[in-house]
Amino acid sequence: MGTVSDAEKKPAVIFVLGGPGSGKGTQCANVVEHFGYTHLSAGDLLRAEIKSGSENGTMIQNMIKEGKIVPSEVTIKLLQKAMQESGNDKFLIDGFPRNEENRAAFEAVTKIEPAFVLFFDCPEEEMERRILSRNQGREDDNIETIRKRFNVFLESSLPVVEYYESKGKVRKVDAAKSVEEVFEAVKAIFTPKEEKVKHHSYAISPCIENNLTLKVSLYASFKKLLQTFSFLIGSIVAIQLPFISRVLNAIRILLKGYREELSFSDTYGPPVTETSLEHNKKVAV
Ligand SMILES: Nc1ncnc2c1ncn2[C@@H]1O[C@H](COP(=O)(O)OP(=O)(O)OP(=O)(O)O)[C@@H](O)[C@H]1O
Ligand SMILES: O=c1ccn([C@@H]2O[C@H](COP(=O)(O)O)[C@@H](O)[C@H]2O)c(=O)[nH]1
Repeated sequence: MGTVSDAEKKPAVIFVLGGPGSGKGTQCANVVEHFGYTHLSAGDLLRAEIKSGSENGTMIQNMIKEGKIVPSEVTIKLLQKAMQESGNDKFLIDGFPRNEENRAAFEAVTKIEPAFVLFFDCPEEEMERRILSRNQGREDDNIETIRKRFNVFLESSLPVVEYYESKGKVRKVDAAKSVEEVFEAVKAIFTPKEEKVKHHSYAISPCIENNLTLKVSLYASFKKLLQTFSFLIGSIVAIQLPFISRVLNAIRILLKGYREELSFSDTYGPPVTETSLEHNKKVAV
């Protein structure tokens, strides 16, 4: 079996989908910061194309004003160019594919299937509230275009989510919560399973981790050694207790005898031996 060279390796792609104003761009920025992906917003690339004065500029501008979907080949070319220029090999493609035709064309042209689809699920009233207070000067952030965009999302974009759902590739997040809460849910999706078990979701650099592991295992070995040693001493003392008490008792008796002997000689002269008794008898006679 042949190996795949670096040049042939396909980049990892994650499609980020959700209604207008669901928070896709906000969360993509967080993922970039924490997980090293390159964020490609299809909408941003199209707006940059308008600004660049390209021949497609006017067509794109009109489509965006109406909340309509720009032809696949235009968007896919912009995405491919941005991927090549990035130098990265993992991408968050935000706001694309917007319909079945976008999806099929992207897969056919690039031969890339997404690793998964990150889907931001948010109620319409919340999305509307967020877009109306966004204040970024976007031509399509007005109530008339917002309604059109919502309809396009329901009719054309949701079927794409359903398609990937049928392939088990959708990771749905409740996007109605705060930015921080939504990111917690996003983080859990991007953190590999084994890391969640190992670190309970906080990241330690491998160097610090090795150092810590070494210290922890040294401490554990030392503790074990200490426990074994005190267990041994305890066992010896327990087993030898009768013997030790007999030795102590003997020492006590010896000392007692010696003390009595000392006090006897102090009061009555030299210790009484058989010879001295005999001597005394002789003296008395
Ligand atoms: N969880 C959140 N809670 C409250 N406000 C949010 C939340 N996430 C994003 N916002 C705000 O809502 C607005 C829309 O967010 P954002 O631009 O990230 O959405 P989007 O899905 O990328 O929108 P679009 O598809 O229209 O480009 C922004 O002003 C953003 O600051
Ligand atoms: O793949 C795409 C992405 C976007 N559009 C058009 O741009 C606007 C704005 O998109 P945002 O994702 O909200 O920035 C969208 O309403 C479409 O008109 C597109 O055609 N194809």
